[in-house]
Amino acid sequence: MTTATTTLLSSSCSFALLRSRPTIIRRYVIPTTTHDHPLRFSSPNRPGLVCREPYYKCRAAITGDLLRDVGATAAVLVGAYGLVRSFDSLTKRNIIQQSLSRKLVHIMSGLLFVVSWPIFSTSMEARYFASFVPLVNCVRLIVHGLSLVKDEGLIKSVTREGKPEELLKGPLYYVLMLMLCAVVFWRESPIGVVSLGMMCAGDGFADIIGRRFGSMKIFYNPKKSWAGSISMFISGFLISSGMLYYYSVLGYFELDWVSTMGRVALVCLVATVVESLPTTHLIDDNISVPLSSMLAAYLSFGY
Ligand SMILES: Nc1ccn([C@@H]2O[C@H](COP(=O)(O)OP(=O)(O)OP(=O)(O)O)[C@@H](O)[C@H]2O)c(=O)n1
Ligand SMILES: C/C(=C\CO)CCC[C@H](C)CCC[C@H](C)CCCC(C)C
Repeated sequence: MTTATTTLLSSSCSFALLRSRPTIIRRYVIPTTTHDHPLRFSSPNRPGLVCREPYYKCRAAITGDLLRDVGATAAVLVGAYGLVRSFDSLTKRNIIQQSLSRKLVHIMSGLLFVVSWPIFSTSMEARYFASFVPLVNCVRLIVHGLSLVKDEGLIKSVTREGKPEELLKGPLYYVLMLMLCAVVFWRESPIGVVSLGMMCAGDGFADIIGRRFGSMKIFYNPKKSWAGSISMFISGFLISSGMLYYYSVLGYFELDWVSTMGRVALVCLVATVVESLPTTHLIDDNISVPLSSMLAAYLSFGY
């Protein structure tokens, strides 16, 4: 192969494969194992980038990423469907109440969604593949919420009173927030992970514990209790910290744990106070909790 041909191949294939050491971008690390190389640039036609590999290897890497993302999307879609179906079956068999089923779906679906992100590739498009799962669920909620199609199982496991139009409120806002965090923050910032930790675990446990042990109400909101809000703070803190630990073990974040604990506690406090306010009739908790968490996390983490 002539030097000219090699140069042509090199410039036409436009990304750098860094195999030997991890790429540190600001404060997070992209893992660089053989299967998880940092293909940040997934199009060979993207200008300005250097490829030090033969063209066919770059193509193979792109195809590998694409297959991995398609496979991951299919697996998460099946997981989401299976989760809702499982809770429907538990509710039908009177093993758990509808209200508990709804809150367990609320806690588990978002958290499992965040836990699944590392199975997607490191390509630029991976976040959009992941977001396809809440998008499909968003369409499903709209179709069933407008009663265009009937699915008693879905309604039973995710609504409070069993009315289809309820799907167009809390559950719809919930999947939109999952989509927003995946697209905007993905695995690159703790903001999305912590905000979803607060919306899923924090808000979910506030309801479960508050309904059972919430006899002592908060003085400015008779619908919310100290037990509910304290549970929200503790569960949100533990789950968000656990998620950050999971992502740091996998090499996505490099965190100083002493300051991180303080920052997570601050976000949890803000989200807990926002959730306790008597504003549920104005703005749904599935909007106010994640948005306030995003703002607090942005101000405390700064990225
Ligand atoms: N800080 C909190 C939050 C919730 N709860 C309990 O959980 C119930 C449901 O709370 P919440 O989810 O905020 O109410 P809604 O928005 O009306 O219901 P949902 O989110 O389930 O649609 C409340 O009635 C209350 O008994 C509580 O005691 N303390
Ligand atoms: C009851 C809910 C909110 C009310 O506060 C949650 C509704 C959940 C959706 C119907 C299902 C969402 C599925 C997720 C997008 C993906 C979960 C994937 C995972 C692997 C199980």
